[in-house]
Amino acid sequence: MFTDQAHAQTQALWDASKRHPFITQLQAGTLPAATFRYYLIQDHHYLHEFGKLHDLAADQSHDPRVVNQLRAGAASLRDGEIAVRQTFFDRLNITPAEVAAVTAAPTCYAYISHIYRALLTAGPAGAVAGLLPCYWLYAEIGQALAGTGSPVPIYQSWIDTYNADDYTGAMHDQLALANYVATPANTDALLAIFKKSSWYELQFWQMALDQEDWSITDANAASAFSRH
Ligand SMILES: Cc1ncc(C[n+]2csc(CCO)c2C)c(N)n1
Repeated sequence: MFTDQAHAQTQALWDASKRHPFITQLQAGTLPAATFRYYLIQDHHYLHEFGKLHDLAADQSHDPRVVNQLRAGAASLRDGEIAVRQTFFDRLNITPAEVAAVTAAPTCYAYISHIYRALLTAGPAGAVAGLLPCYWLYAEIGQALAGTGSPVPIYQSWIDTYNADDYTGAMHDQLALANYVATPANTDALLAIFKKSSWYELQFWQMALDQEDWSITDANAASAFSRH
């Protein structure tokens, strides 16, 4: 099955996500509030594009099963994930003006762009493969963290989001859809797309720890010089 192959090939990347300092600090309660705030605002941009990508992929498919599931995914994302985030924003006093003033950071931008490219080059099946690690990895992380939880209430709420039954239900639907759209002809391309999304999931945590932005620092200016 496609999902068995995908899981086997991304084990090391997923393990690195599960052990990433962002996750271990979130669980221990030592993650700085500013880091979590930054993550939520970047994730807001990500989720907005994530929902749009479901609709764009549905627009390109002629298969009713694919169309219906992607449209349902876009709708439940609007009602679920994005709505949940609003309560987080309220609790942390993140205002719409603040969100609007921040653009997607390089890693967030690259991750989103990767999924757009997957849709362009491999069609709706490519988008499904590119979107899948997002559903699946977060379910695994939610499950792993649920055992001990976090002493910080808002971090515990974040964990609860991904360990909820309705959430794991959506994840299983997405796994089934990926296996449905995978064929012998497109499997290699879909695996490559899935792996890159898994890589970007790992980088997304690091982006938050670094509070990455588009400014030119001495470090990236120097490395740009040494390359050219
Ligand atoms: C970078 C990033 N990756 C994955 C998720 C998790 N996620 C986003 S949409 C969705 C499906 C519907 O809830 C899930 C699980 C996230 N929030 N941010």
